[in-house]
Amino acid sequence: MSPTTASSSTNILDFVVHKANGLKGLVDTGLESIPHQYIQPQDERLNTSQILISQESIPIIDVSNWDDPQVAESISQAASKWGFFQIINHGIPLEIVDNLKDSGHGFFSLPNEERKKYWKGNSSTDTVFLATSFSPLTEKVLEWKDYLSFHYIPGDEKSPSLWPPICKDQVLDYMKRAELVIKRLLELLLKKLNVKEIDKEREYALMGSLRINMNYYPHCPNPELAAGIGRHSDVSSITVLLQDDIGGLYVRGIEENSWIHIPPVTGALVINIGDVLQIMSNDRYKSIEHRVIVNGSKNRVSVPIFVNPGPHALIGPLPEVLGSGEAPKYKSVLYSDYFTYFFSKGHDGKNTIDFAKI
Ligand SMILES: O=C(O)CCC(=O)C(=O)O
Ligand SMILES: [Fe+2]
Repeated sequence: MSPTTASSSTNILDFVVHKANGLKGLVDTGLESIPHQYIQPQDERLNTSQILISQESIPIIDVSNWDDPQVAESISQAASKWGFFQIINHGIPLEIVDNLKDSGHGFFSLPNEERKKYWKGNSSTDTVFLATSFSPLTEKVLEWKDYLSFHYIPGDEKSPSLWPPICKDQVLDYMKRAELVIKRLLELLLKKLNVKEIDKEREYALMGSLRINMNYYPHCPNPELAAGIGRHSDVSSITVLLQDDIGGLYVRGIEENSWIHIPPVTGALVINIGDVLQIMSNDRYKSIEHRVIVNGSKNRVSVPIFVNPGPHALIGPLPEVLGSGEAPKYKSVLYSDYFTYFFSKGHDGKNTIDFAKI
């Protein structure tokens, strides 16, 4: 398709979504300006000159000794104050992390026809699909992002044989290591909530379903008008994010209307608390809004692991937290209902967590 036909307004959705070229395919046609479907309303743009950028920064925590009580203390403090922190010396070798990022760039550099095989609906397995934006057929403004999403099932060797060969081993190598980090983090966070042990039922409610996405934010001709991801909180228990060295992730700060940049730190993982842990902790831990801006000249890759409850888990404030007679702020909800609600409403500024509020 020629650049002019791809850019004509009625054809954008058709070219990007129905023809499965993705935003990457659109950008590759040589866009000179952003199509109107991607232009955010003024009040949803992060204008760095209007918005106060906080001087305070999100903690970077060295976890080389997970058993050090100071590590648990720093993590639970950061989870309560910011909802976000970075960890370094987490034990996942830099080579595995770098290979994963490279394989993300590799996948999105494949010819359109190769990538299309994995488009949602075309993919030969439910455990991997390629998609764009958040909910492209229903949302008012599209997000400047494609993503390749994997459902990682520990021990399942069959599904990955149908994953894109260019990144399959890299995802598996990373996930095997990341699982240990996830368990450590959850153990520490839960211990500080007086939960002594994570038994099978709790494990299912905290990490019964693991999803790893490769987000791809192509360079954008008018980055100030677009959003890579609009402001949202994650519906996970925790999210473990690997980002490259480009930057663009902003987190809501404590002062009104302040947004704090999460600077890329080589080898670090960005951890954030999702809605599920905010609910379980009865608001001790915070699931904080965040957003992604895009770059005028560089293609950014980020790789979040959404550590989600299993679909049948009932999510509510933990008895250990309410032990001292504290009133619950949330009712118990079925995780699959929570998740469905999140996707039905889109990134529209409403908080998903209100769905469970008493
Ligand atoms: O790309 C990033 O830095 C953040 C991604 C994110 O917030 C998400 O995928 O939910
Ligand atoms: Fe997020």
